[in-house]
Amino acid sequence: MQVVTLGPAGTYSHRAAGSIADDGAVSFRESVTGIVAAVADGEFDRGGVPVENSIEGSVDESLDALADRAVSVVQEVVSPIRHALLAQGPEFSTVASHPQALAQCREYLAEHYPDVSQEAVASTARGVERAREDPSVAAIGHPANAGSPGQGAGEDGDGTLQRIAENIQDHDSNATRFLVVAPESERSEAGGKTSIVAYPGANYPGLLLELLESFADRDINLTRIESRPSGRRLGDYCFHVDFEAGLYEARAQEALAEIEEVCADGWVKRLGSYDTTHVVG
Ligand SMILES: O=C(O)C(=O)C[C@]1(C(=O)O)C=C[C@@H](O)C=C1
Repeated sequence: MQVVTLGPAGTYSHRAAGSIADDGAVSFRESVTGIVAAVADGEFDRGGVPVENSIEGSVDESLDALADRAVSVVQEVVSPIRHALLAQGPEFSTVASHPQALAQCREYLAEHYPDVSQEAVASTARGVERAREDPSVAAIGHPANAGSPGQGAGEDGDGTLQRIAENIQDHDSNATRFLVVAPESERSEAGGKTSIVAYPGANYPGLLLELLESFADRDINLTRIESRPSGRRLGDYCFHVDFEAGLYEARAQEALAEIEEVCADGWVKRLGSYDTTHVVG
């Protein structure tokens, strides 16, 4: 199984994707759009993308890529995220990391490093590279990145970067949800959860209520609903909905038939049904 995720080596996505790769071998792209596109284009069997964090919320780029490309979702991976502050020494003037990681440590940085500037980079591991290259830069990332270059997701390191502080996320329960993306042809109806994207292509009072009632009337629990701009015009939205039922279930099929009627002027994309795994580490 060829798996692609957010790189370089040592990202949280790498750790999550490693759990689905047969031999732990994972390839990298520098954007989640690039990962979803690589799976849609048949370059890889599976892609791992972050979609949601318990502190910072949605990874919008992932949601948009899932709506736009011909892919399915075949698994979700939930992982605790425990950030470390990594640097060559205790003195630095910049902290570099993925915007999600910087945001998840917002209170810690404001309290301990109010005068240090923040630099958003493509991934936590890219921030670690910056810190290895430049002693004035610290990184926020997984503590195992204190190892030597290329050892990112492996064992604890050789002291190239010091762990200046650990567990610096603003809430102990910090966790990120990753989705495992597959070619559209591998979409499954089996699983305890389902993700869809609904684009009504219309706008009238009670439209969203109609969508939600399709689930409520059948006792289907929603775990998430997120609106994203369609990109067509201001005020025009797609709805990303996750719910606790498999597409194989009659109640899910009935709800979706009703939603397809509500979205007759738009479209409904069934990303697929899947189960959840938890990856610690
Ligand atoms: O930069 C990384 O290490 C990633 O895997 C990306 C990402 C994200 O986009 O949310 C994944 C988990 C953490 O929430 C922080 C960053």
